[in-house]
Amino acid sequence: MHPTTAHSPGAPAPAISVTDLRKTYGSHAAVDGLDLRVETGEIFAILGPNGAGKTTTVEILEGFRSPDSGVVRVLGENPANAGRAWRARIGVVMQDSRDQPELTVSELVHHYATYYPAARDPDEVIEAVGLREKAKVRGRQLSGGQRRRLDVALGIVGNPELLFLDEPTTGFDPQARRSFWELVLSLREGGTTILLTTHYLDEAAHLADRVAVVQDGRVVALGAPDTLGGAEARLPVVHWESGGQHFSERTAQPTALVARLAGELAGAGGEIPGLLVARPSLEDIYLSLITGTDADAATTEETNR
Ligand SMILES: Nc1ncnc2c1ncn2[C@@H]1O[C@H](COP(=O)(O)OP(=O)(O)OP(=O)(O)O)[C@@H](O)[C@H]1O
Repeated sequence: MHPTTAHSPGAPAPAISVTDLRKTYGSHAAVDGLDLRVETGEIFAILGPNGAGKTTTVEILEGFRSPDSGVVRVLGENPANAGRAWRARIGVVMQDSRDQPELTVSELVHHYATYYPAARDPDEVIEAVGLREKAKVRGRQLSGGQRRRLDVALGIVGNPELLFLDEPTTGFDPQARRSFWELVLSLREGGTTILLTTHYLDEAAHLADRVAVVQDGRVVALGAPDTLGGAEARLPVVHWESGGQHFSERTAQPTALVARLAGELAGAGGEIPGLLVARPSLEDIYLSLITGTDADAATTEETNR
């Protein structure tokens, strides 16, 4: 057992463990003391604003970039010097891949399958990503969303134990996104560990067992999507209007507050002006974490839409 993968004897080793990872470009610390642990079999999402260091981190985990310092273990090995056998156990869907545009979908997926010792049936993979009708179409003739599905097919055809999905559904229409989510969940059912980066908070809420919010190259929040930010951040917020002004209050007893407001403010029709009771979404909580503002502010916007 490797000394840096600290886990109790008998417990499954984590798929990924990262300790004090650092990567600097010039004088800019893109990754600045990042710690991460992804358990085998989970879907783990990394969220964070543009430039937070997500792609740099993921590329280090994939072995495509070398860190300045820190300890990284992916499927028990250091990606910086892991060999072909290790690479065959991981699948990668990068942002913006556009390789071999002259090959058809079917040719590309079949070709990629030959690289892997335990590849999935390429035709089943094409079906699973919803490209059966495009199997004979060349890569360069696909739409942006279809190309992205092809990228996903190429990432999973090797039947990886660990799959990296870097903003996988960018450019997908809502229906394609939903069917992609089903595909990702079925991969987890089959035992695949998935590390996902996304800017879609609903995607993280739907798919991820756990979420890390990365900012300025560090993890600033970590937890299940429905616990992120802590209990206080998840309390509902009651909004109302009085005398032409907007008011809001976060409370654990929204019913009692609404009853009090009804007594004080309700007009002849019994309605409280501008009443809205909103529970912060993952997006509200995420925004409050990375901007340092209260989730109230985020929900207030909703009332003004
Ligand atoms: N090759 C590079 N040379 C110099 N600076 C880089 C390089 N790659 C990334 N950076 C810088 O490092 C920081 C982190 O970039 P990174 O791509 O990891 O962010 P990200 O969180 O993935 O952002 P996004 O959400 O926009 O994809 C950014 O400030 C970026 O400009």
